[in-house]
Amino acid sequence: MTIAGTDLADTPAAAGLRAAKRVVIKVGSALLVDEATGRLRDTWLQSLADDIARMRARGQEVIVVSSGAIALGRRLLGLGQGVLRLEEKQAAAATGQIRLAHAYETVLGPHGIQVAQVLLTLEDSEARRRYLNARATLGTLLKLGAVPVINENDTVATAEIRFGDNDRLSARVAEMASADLLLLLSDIDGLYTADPGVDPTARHIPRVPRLTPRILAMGGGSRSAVGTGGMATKLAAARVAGAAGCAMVIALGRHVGPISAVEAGGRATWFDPETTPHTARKRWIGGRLSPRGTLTVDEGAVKALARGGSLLPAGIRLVTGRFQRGDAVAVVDPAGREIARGLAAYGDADARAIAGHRSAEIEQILGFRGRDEMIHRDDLVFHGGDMPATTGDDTEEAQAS
Ligand SMILES: Nc1ncnc2c1ncn2[C@@H]1O[C@H](COP(=O)(O)OP(=O)(O)O)[C@@H](O)[C@H]1O
Ligand SMILES: N[C@@H](CCC(=O)OP(=O)(O)O)C(=O)O
Repeated sequence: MTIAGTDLADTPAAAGLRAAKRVVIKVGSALLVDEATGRLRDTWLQSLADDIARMRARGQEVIVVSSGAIALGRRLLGLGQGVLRLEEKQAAAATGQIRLAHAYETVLGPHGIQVAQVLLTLEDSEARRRYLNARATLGTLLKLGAVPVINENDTVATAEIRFGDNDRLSARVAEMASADLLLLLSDIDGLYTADPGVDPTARHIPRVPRLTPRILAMGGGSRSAVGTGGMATKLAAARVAGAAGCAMVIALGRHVGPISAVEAGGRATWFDPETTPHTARKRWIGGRLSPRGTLTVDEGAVKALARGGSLLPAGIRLVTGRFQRGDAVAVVDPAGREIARGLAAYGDADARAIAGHRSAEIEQILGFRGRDEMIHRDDLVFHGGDMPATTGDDTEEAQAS
């Protein structure tokens, strides 16, 4: 099969999907829930689980961001087809979410895959400390072989629940998890020059190397009854994902075996990332966050950091400032020069207590089992004295609770 003479299996989306190490898959309500009956589309969900199991078997890590709680819950609560008030949506979400999580467990369990439910709000992805906790939990779940199934925590949402929010949430999750691919399974096979339902001359766009204003202007709303985010929220997601070094694909999710269909070359739109997840994260740590404290380290630690290692408590001589776990701190060499920045794994009081001690002593000193490192190498930017300028854009600081 070919599209315009190209081998379908060599489409950017097919190749990107096969090559990705950590993939976030966003599933819209319209795919999971039958619009007419309000029931789960079981056969389709089963086929998605088979696809996920295949990805896992070839070594890929998978996170699912799934909508569908409100669409399922409204039928269970007998709320009918009309427009719901916010409290009714929240009640529907609370009811439908159990069904949704259970459905994923039912289809992934037989593949030997544990499902973990994670409910997040968009604020969780923006306030830095909660962001770091969520990031650590997701990392641990993936390491333990589970598939996190994430939805927005609709019952605590203070703003109106907007369909399409999960497009944005999935991009935040991709950023949080340093994923290299975000796959949006949609009711359409990608981005068109205009909404094809409105403009029959609209043309499909297979690849978006850069999000230009012209591309961003193409995103219209949605005409579906259950999923109403439309293309605008997907392009907003592409922007967040791209800046985090994550490529994005919009593909038709209706096929039975929706991921196999993309890999077989099914039509989709591929969005190139702006950078790599690693570089994006280092840039974020090094340039955006103002340090709340300093850790003065010995020569041995300076050498370890220069080699790309983590900062262990044993190499810390002095701790200054007031900071909590997850705050940015500056690392200073014995001559007083800032050589690195990173996110502290302990608050300042604990840091003072364990400074100069071996990691094996941490549990005895603090009374709990924490991380071995004061700053893990993934959370550290070494700049050897060449301090990067802060941009002054410090929104996370302001929002951190
Ligand atoms: N430029 C565009 N290209 C493609 N689809 C568009 C465009 N502008 C608006 N749309 C609409 O966006 C819809 C996809 O979003 P949505 O209905 O929220 O689906 P889902 O949440 O299932 O992904 C399409 O069906 C189409 O009606
Ligand atoms: N959190 C809501 C869905 C929000 C949402 O973005 O829905 P959709 O546009 O179908 O992806 C729910 O589970 O019903």
